[in-house]
Amino acid sequence: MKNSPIIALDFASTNDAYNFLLLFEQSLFVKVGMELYLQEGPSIVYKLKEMGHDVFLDLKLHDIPNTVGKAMKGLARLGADLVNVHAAGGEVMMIAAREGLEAGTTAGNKRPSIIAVTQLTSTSEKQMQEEQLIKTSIDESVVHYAKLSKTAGLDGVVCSVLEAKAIAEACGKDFLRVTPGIRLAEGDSHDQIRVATPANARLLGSSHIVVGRAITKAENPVQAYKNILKMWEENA
Ligand SMILES: O=c1ccn([C@@H]2O[C@H](COP(=O)(O)O)[C@@H](O)[C@H]2O)c(=O)[nH]1
Repeated sequence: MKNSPIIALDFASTNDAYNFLLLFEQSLFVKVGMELYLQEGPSIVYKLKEMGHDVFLDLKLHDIPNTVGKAMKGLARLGADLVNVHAAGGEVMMIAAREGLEAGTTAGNKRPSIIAVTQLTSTSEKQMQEEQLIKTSIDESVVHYAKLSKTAGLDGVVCSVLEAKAIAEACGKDFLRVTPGIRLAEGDSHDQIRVATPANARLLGSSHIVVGRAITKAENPVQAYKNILKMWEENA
């Protein structure tokens, strides 16, 4: 799996996503989320893989263990490099997800890496405490979910940059810390709450960053990507 910034292809159609990708000359690490996948289905993943891109299929599965396990068995055949679930689904659900992926991976192929969303980067500590009734700090909740994900045999988590260091300390440096909520210092945060710059992401221990609007909505997406890549690589 590449280590370059993961570009969130949050587009409404394959055409919009392809037109965006045509701007770039190199193979990228891209993320397909609910918006694009629910319009286009598995074909978008096949096509992006054919084009030579690494693919994070960000469907954040969260259901009973049997359903998630069976869904992951199917997803394994799509060829994505990275898939995910919500850690709030629990340890048994995460084990079922990993086992489903293993069962669906054909002989000779590597199973996709699987990570769990801890607390969404759009969630504040206040919201978590008042709406989810989790009476602890957001850092503690995220690290707790990371440890649970590790116990379930997952490869890492989605978290904010702000918790990446604590997760590396608790779960080890090889445990993935994939961090959305990336913004440039002068950029709009939009709906994100726990945000950080690409440079801080590297300094504070993210293993991968996910960047959507700061690239896709930029006047010059290729230049925006290059700037972010430089900030990410310079601080390694
Ligand atoms: O906690 C999470 C989990 C997933 N995401 C996804 O990442 C991108 C971020 O897009 P931006 O435009 O850079 O805000 C988006 O696809 C989310 O679904 C997240 O933001 N936070």
